[in-house]
Amino acid sequence: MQDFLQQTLSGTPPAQRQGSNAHLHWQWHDEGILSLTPVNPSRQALVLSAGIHGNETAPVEILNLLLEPLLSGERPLAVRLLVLLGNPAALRSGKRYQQHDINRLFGGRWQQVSDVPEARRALQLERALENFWRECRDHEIRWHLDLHTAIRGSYHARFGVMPLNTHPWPDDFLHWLAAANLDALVFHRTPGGTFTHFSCEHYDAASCTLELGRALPFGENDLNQFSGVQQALAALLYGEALPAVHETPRHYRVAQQITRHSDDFILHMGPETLNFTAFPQGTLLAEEGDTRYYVQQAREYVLFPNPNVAPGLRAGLMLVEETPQTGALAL
Ligand SMILES: O=C(O)CCC(=O)N[C@@H](CCC(=O)O)C(=O)O
Ligand SMILES: [Zn+2]
Repeated sequence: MQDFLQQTLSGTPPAQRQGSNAHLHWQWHDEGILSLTPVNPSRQALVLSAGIHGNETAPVEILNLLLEPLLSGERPLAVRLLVLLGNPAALRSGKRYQQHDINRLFGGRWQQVSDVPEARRALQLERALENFWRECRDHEIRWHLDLHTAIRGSYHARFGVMPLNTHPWPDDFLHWLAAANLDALVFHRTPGGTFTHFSCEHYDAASCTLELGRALPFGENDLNQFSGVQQALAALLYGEALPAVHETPRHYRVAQQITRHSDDFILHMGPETLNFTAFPQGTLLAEEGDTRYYVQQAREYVLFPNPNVAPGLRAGLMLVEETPQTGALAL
């Protein structure tokens, strides 16, 4: 198999479901689920996923570009790797999802929605992760990077969203995120149904949702703005030196979540509001019946405002900025 993305989009499995070259053995497990095992032993296991949302194409293109020289045998593989294209049906239709946002369904939450395609896919992806992490139990370093793009423009074009983690984040992981030239890191404070939360909670993997620019159709992305991420991923995959850290990402933590419950929901932000726009204390952000969401801290920044989410889902996050802990992030 030469082109994992085209193979996945074609909706058919490759003629040969596994193969080898001088550096690795690859195996197609199912649609959009591919493992690559290096010939030389490795300390690190990595899950690299993209296309969890079908309209977020830049990361899918990046991932496929990085995979090509591995599959052709041109570059060595330095990590035990599982590559996932999260929602192939949604990628084919260019939509965020078909019937349900799959990134709210992990950790068994798929059982709470009726029998929709995303519920079946979430179960399939959970099983793929379970098998992979079981086989990689002995790997010292276990990471999951889930690549997305934001729907809106942002004051920070490249940022990472970290799931709740009951353990301190490993220094080498934070260092990699800084070397990937991310502008900011956002830290969740509560559990969620995201893919990265699932890996972190159930398999103790250091995980992060990377947000790379704005959602555009295939072929319309300017990948130059993500060269830092591409270089840092290449370093990880091919065992090369990481790019130097030029700037420490800013740190934010989630202060409150705005949730839409019904058709009465009103978000007091227009489509032009960028991610990380700051609002002063007391600003009315959203309302629904008797419920009102106000800025509670001196200054809060909005992330992912979206009045059109399905009832019960997150319509926005409000963040406060924090001073990054020193140590790992020292330049
Ligand atoms: O721009 C938006 O509104 C959403 C972009 C996106 O898909 N973000 C992820 C973040 C996941 C996380 O909180 O870790 C999502 O909403 O699933
Ligand atoms: Zn996404």
